[in-house]
Amino acid sequence: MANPVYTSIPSCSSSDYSRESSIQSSRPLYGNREFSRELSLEEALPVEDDDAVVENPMSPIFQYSLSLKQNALEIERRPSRVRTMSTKQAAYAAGPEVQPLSGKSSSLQDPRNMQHHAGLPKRRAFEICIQNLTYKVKVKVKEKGQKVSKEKVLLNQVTADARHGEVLAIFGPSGSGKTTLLDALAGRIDRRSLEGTILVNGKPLDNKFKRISGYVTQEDALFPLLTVKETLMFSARLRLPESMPHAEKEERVDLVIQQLGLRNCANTKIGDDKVRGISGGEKRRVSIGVDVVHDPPVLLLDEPTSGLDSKSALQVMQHLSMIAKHGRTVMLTMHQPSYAILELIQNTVVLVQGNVIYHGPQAGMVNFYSDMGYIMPDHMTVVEYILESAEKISDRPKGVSKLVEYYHDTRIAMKDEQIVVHPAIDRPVPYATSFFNQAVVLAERNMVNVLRTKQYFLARTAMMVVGALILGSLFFDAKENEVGVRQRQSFITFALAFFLFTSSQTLPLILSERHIFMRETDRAAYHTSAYVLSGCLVLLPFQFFMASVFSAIAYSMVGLKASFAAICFFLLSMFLVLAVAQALVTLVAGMIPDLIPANDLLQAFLSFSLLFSGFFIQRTAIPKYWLWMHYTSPFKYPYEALMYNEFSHLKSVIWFNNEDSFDVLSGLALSRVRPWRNVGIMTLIWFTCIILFYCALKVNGKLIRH
Ligand SMILES: Nc1ncnc2c1ncn2[C@@H]1O[C@H](COP(=O)(O)OP(=O)(O)OP(=O)(O)O)[C@@H](O)[C@H]1O
Repeated sequence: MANPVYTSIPSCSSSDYSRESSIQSSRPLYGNREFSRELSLEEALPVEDDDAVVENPMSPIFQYSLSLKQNALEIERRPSRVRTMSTKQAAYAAGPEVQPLSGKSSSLQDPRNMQHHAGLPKRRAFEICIQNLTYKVKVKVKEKGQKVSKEKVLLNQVTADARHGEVLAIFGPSGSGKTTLLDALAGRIDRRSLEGTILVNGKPLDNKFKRISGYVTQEDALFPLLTVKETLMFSARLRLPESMPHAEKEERVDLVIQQLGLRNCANTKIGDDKVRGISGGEKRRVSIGVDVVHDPPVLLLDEPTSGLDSKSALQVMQHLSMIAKHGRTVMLTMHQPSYAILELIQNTVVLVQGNVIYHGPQAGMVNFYSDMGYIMPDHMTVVEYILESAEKISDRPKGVSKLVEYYHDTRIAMKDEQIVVHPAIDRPVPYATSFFNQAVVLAERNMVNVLRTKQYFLARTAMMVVGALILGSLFFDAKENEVGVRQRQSFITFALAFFLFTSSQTLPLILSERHIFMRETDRAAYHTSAYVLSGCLVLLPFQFFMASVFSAIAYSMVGLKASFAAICFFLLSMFLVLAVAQALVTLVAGMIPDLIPANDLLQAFLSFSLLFSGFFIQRTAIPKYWLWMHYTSPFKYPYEALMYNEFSHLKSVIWFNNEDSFDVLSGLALSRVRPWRNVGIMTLIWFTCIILFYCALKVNGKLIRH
């Protein structure tokens, strides 16, 4: 009696999916098709006097409840469901081994033909069991003109499980908690904020899960200047074992490119609003590629097909289905799947306002509703129908709670058997590759990005040349007299300000990388320290180059001290100033993720640091309570060192029209400066900024909700 529209959907061949037959047996209880044509699902759910309706075997609610109970009984029968988790934990902890992904399409048809893909290790299969998962947040709401704190339940007693070899799709209207559920599984919600249990092969979810799972989020976070192939290749080099030969990694990347339909744009840059690149749909597929290239045994995807046309969406789903067929566990969220896509989904969860209103085989969904007597319109898939109905129901007072109540009634049998779970013990996350390999790959990626970032390389070099020419011509050939001393002092101070202030232009670039860093470290692609180290080291040659360009032009034009040692010292100091400036910008970006406040803070700090450098007001004249600003100013140390470098040989400059002589360093209270100590302090400031940046990323750079 199934709706003809759905007869084409094959019931799952697995014996687990015997739900269809079990549901058939309930039909004699309710066979009034005429009634069903008149009522939609949401119409059938009464708002008042529901208990009476439930007792009536002819009532749709009774049928709904009955179907859920049958579903629950079937869930109990399924070998890997909640009950068996408790008794077979040891067996699950071991987990069956499944085949590595093979590139040969023939192998997709018959698992026995699956070929071993050389470098990829055999994978353990993973099963995820979610039990009574509840997540609440505190929100501020306005009540009678006053702000009060209230609890909002984002997930309410969610119980579901995902098994290897299947695609589990989470459906639900917008805001129903799909992303929240995936975030909870991905370890992005602080475990202390979650009630209930998440078991992975019978063991509580812990840090290790980050390593074995890929999480494709709704937002694409990719480097715009890398090509599709480069993006996937860097991901492969970070996440596949180091022992795997480079050629095999390349082969694997080519396979992913082919399977995700990215061949035509493999060598096109990703792009962004400024750089023309691949389309939005292609970006979505690259994001998926980044997280599937290392073949994780568990794959979580938040709306992987959003923004894709129907052909691309089907292609992506076929790829995910193939991944699942090879024994991986695939969980995804989705809106409005087509008929063809529905056929690729085996298991489903339907969420409404954080509550599960259906969990079971996709094939059973059709019967679940048709057994209740509803005929779904021809133009709709069962999911569209359920979601549309659910949205209408949720608008009614107590609408959702009635659905949920009935659903929970069906789970009584399961509630009897509670699993005793010990708290997860978080151990250090295991990484696929060594720290050294991570640092090298990240440095290489940074290098490619810097070389392709015109504003960093070309524009910065041009700025150095123009800046040096302007300063050089303004203070050209400074003499060794009072005016010359003032010129040299002004040149040194302005050159420092120029170096420090212009470095803030890299702030948006660093901030734009932040999301990529968080996504990658969230899935344990590399150590934070490898990222910090590679980021700082890779820029040093560029900074040295910039300092050299500036010094080569300006030093000779102004006519600073003509000695090899003095020139080298000047160059070294200017290079260190650029390095410190960059480290400061990076630190601010690590502490404050928003561009405007980060930039404001940086500019304010630099302005006041310049004020306290000793140029505008000498140390001896600074009030004691402001001395700390003088000592923490990144301008102070290079300013003093460069002044000493320049004037140490000019013990007495002729002052006031040959009438007096003047010891410049004593006059400026700089005679006790030790230039090499200042160089040491600048290096220490650079190092401290890097360490603080690392700490800021450790504290702020985690995708954790509380
Ligand atoms: N920190 C928070 N504080 C308050 N409400 C929140 C918070 N985080 C999420 N929510 C709310 O929780 C609900 C579920 O959000 P979630 O992103 O999981 O929905 P979704 O089903 O994935 O939606 P969509 O399909 O639109 O992506 C939404 O109503 C959202 O506004």
